[in-house]
Amino acid sequence: MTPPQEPPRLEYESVTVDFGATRALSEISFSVRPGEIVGLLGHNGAGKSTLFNVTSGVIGATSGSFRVDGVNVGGDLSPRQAAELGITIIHQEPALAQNLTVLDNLFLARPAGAGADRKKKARAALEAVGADIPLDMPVDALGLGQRQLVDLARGMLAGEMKVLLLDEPTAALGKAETDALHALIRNFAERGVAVVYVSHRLPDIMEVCTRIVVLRGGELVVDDAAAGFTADRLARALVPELRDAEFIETVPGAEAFRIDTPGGPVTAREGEVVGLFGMAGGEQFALAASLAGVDGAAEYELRGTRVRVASPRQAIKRGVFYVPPDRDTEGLIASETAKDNVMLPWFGATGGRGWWISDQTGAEVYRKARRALDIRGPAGDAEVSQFSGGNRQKHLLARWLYPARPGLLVLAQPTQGVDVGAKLDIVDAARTAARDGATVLVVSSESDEIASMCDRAYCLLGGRIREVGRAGDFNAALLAGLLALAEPVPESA
Ligand SMILES: Nc1ncnc2c1ncn2[C@@H]1O[C@H](COP(=O)(O)OP(=O)(O)OP(=O)(O)O)[C@@H](O)[C@H]1O
Repeated sequence: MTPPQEPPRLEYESVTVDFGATRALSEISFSVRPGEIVGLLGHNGAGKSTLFNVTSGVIGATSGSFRVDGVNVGGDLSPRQAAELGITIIHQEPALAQNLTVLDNLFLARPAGAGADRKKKARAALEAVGADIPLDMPVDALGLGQRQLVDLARGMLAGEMKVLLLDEPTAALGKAETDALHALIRNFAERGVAVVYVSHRLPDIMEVCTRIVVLRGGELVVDDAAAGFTADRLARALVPELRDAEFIETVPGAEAFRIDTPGGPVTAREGEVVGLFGMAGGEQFALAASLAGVDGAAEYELRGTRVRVASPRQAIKRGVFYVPPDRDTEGLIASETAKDNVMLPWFGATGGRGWWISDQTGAEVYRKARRALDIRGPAGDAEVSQFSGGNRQKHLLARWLYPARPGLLVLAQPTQGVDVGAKLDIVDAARTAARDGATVLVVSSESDEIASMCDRAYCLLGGRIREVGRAGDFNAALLAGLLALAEPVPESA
């Protein structure tokens, strides 16, 4: 006899959300039982964040409702009410007060209780998530993985955790931290928590999820057991019109970039796409930022001239354009229009609107960028904050690709957080820029990202550098290169 199924912990019923004329979610109904880990997938703008925002009380549903353990909680509750119901949400970047201690963060906006009692509860919560962190440590001294654990422990202190929502939690984590988080998620599920997991990293989804729900244009189009999916079937379910990846060939010219680092030189030619590969949060990112005069200065050779770049303004003047890894805090201005966000540096650089860039030119550039990167969402005169995460990322890329010709284009994790179709658009856009003469550096901690874009790459670790050519299994060669750098330096005879 099959055991009777447990009733759902979380049950959506016809949840619809409209933002003005945009229907972000349309009559969404599905349920999650205790112990299930549901992968919630969809292309950029499909409505995943909107569903999480409704569930965690950030926004209300236009119509429809959801239930937790059979109790109807409507479709419009406050974040505090959501937390009291046992709903915890973990974002890629945890919402913690950086300058407060771990203990203070754990009880932020929660009834405090007596001092000794607080500490006891805090220790128990940290232990339950496997975090060995002193309570008096300031949060800004912790790594990202540890901050996520503090966030999870905080969720546990709200009461019994019933529903756990994960919003791209591994996007900036390395392999070991990702594995640890996945083990923890399984552990929560075994204890009866209903888990919903959003990620564009399909291997992560395949590894932990028991069921897959796919949204497309705000509608639920797939709800199936995870076991029946291969990575390819999953990608096609997400983007039915997915084309095969095409590697745009370029004809590299003369050496256009050279920097001498203590570990050796890094060079790149005109028309070449070169990878800088290393660990999550590794030294390759600091090197890339310094090339653009962000958080430091760098001296290097650019098209035969020795330059010193000490500020972003100097970099832009020399045609060195940089797309930082964190699109929302380092790049875009949420309250400006989408079009102005693309054109922003170019207004300033030329002494005012309407002279070098007429409205018409701006509109044309924006149209071209939207077409090339297949940007979806409201019109260009809407605030960029009204676009989904992946489509905001594309705006940042558009800024440095289309209004002016890049000489050296430095892209940090350019395909992070975008769906499988958009990844192909971004690879094409970067390789087209190279074909048109730019030198492109792709900086990443994901070997797949480097392998899909680059002609050649450098692995960087512990101040050492190793070059890897594009031949055979490039992906495996990159990982092997990094591993080799991790080995102790042999003592010279
Ligand atoms: N504040 C807002 N105002 C207007 N439209 C919005 C707003 N927030 C989201 N939208 C629109 O709602 C739709 C769903 O967006 P949502 O952020 O839920 O997508 P997503 O699936 O999370 O995408 P991504 O993978 O890119 O993060 C998109 O068309 C988006 O432009």
